[in-house]
Amino acid sequence: MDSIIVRGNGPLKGQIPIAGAKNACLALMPATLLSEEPLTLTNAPRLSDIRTMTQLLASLGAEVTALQDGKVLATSCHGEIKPVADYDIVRKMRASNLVLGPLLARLGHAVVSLPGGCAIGARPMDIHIDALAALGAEIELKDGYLHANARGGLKGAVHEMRFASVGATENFLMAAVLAKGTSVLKNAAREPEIVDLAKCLRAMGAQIEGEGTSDITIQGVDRLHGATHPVVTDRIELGTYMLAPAICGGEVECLGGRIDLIESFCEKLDAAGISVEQTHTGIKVSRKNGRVRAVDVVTEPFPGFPTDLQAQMMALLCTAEGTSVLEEKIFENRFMHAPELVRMGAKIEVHGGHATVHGVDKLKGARVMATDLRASVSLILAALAAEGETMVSRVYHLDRGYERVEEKLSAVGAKIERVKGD
Ligand SMILES: CC(=O)N[C@H]1[C@@H](OP(=O)(O)OP(=O)(O)OC[C@H]2O[C@@H](n3ccc(=O)[nH]c3=O)[C@H](O)[C@@H]2O)O[C@H](CO)[C@@H](O)[C@@H]1O
Ligand SMILES: C=C(OP(=O)(O)O)C(=O)O
Repeated sequence: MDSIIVRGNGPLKGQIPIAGAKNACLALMPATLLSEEPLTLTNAPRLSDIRTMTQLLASLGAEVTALQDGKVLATSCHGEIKPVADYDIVRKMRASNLVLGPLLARLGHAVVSLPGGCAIGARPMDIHIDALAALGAEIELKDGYLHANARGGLKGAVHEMRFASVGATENFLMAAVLAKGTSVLKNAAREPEIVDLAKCLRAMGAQIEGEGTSDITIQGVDRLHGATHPVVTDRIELGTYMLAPAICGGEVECLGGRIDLIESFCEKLDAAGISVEQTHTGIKVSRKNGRVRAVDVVTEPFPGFPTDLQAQMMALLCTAEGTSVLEEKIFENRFMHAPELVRMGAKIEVHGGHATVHGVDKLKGARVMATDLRASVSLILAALAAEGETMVSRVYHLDRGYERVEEKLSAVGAKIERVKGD
């Protein structure tokens, strides 16, 4: 297993290009199951999760070819489609559940392994099941697999979700585009990745209105055609790299960054005393001398502060002046980075969904272990300004969501290297 070694150093300077969004691409790729014609995705990120989705789609009979060094994904699904998403692939990545809606829409049936929980929480599928059942699917659990059937075809319906689940909104959208009649999803998720999926489906001939709001209306059509779609910028990778100069000092421009993708996050950086400026080419972040100020953070569905940036924000607040409270409202177990940060000298107390961070002057390098994707990168961020050397092990989590992290950070002056393991 690879590890990453970081030697804390001074201010960072330069530019970091931001990739296309993992979480958008993982929803866009299964959309290929909805049409016999090719779907081409440009600005794709080069990540292990994308390779896992490629494997899953191939196991279902779709073809995914990575072009231009992986930045373009040419997908097509014109042959026989297999309806079974196997446990061995689904267990690797929860987003595998995003084939359920498209398989049901195209074939009228699907058998998809239940993904199970993961390190950050239980993550059940009840909201997905209720949403697809509203469109007429009968879904039962047998031998760890969800067996979904809509033999007479899916029918448009009005459905309100009990919580604005991102994945359930994506599955509902991809099922409803080929259902008979009109569907309305109420309390839909509003994340930029949902907007991106709706844009792509519309380019494929779907009729969708209201994405980005809580009510999405879909008029079902008989078939979808091919399209080319650019994947939206990764707002989580963006926020992560914006925190690097915020933690170390200096000035970094995140190329392709847009403030409208992460406004609530930018407001917190501003409150902490970090300068954030939209430029023609991206977002410029700078921090002058002196400590950042403590701020309180509550994670919420978009447009609230993203849970996927909570761990990284905690890394910043470890050395803030004063005490910050972070409340995690999306996942029940998403503070595993806290004890690792404590190994680096941070003062953090976790009580249920709250973490209280008492800012210290400086963190110190240590051996730490990555427990999940965002936890991994929070440890790297903390290490950038810590005294001495930090070794982050189990970085396979990191490779799920960050491409070439060592190269991107080295390019702005960080001392970071990957050590290859078995
Ligand atoms: C691949 C992808 O896009 N992943 C993102 C997506 O995950 P994902 O789509 O899994 O997140 P959801 O919005 O569905 O989940 C949010 C909360 O709802 C709960 N829930 C969800 C579905 C369900 O049927 N029942 C249920 O109880 C979950 O356990 C969790 O506590 O949105 C999350 C919330 O912004 C992000 O952290 C993930 O990075
Ligand atoms: C939690 C995340 O991803 P996933 O939903 O794929 O586990 C994430 O991207 O931070």
